[in-house]
Amino acid sequence: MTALLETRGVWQRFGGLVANSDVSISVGRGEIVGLIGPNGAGKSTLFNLIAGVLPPTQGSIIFDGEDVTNLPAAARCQRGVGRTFQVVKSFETMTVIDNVIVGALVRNTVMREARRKAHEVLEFTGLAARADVLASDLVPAEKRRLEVARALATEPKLLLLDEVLTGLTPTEAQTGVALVRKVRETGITVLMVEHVMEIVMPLVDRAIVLDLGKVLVEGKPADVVRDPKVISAYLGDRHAVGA
Ligand SMILES: Nc1ncnc2c1ncn2[C@@H]1O[C@H](COP(=O)(O)OP(=O)(O)OP(=O)(O)O)[C@@H](O)[C@H]1O
Repeated sequence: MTALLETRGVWQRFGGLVANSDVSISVGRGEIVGLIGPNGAGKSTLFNLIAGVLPPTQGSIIFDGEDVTNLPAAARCQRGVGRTFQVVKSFETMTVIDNVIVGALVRNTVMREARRKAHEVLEFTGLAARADVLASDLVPAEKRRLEVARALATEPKLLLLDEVLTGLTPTEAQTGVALVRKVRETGITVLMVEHVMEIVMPLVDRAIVLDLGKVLVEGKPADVVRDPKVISAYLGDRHAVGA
């Protein structure tokens, strides 16, 4: 089966700093893939390149069989790349339903249809009872859920989740895990950045570890967490494995 997403030899430089260095990854249709790695490894930068927020300094990005490297974020969203942001971007002075309508308008230019879609997504994400509340009045776990809801309202083929399970109580995190599984059951492919290994590893089919901007290891979660290179990267002790 062809991959839904591929990055081919992608580099991102910010002046002298190399945030992504020759990163080639692929995500198969229907997979849940975890993108992990220590702080500053280049995970969010790679998300920005995939979503089209930034053009890569070098390399290409193939989505759904098309080279989208030079397409801006809005065009990629139209093609089916949905994303959440690590810093919650919800419009705090708008209601929950209006935030989700913003996402739904990507595909439904008729307001009535966009509203219908937004209600459907709020039911799906368990936020229906909060539809008319201001986004600023949501608790942190609900704000993350709203991020997911708005991304789902764009009807993505690929959903990029940036730390949506981080900073939650164990119960909230398990509710989030259940939502990600439910998303995959609808046929949406998921690529997620997470820090909390014990939550994310049982959820993903495959894990890709970035360190110092490069792909360090990829494979089955159970193998990845035991890999000495990964342990050393998290300990900041890269010399121990000659990396
Ligand atoms: N717009 C930018 N301008 C300059 N440097 C940047 C920019 N964005 C990211 N960086 C740098 O690129 C490197 C990778 O950052 P990035 O946010 O991608 O890492 P990350 O793995 O997502 O980290 P974290 O887990 O802490 O969120 C860091 O050194 C960061 O300071």
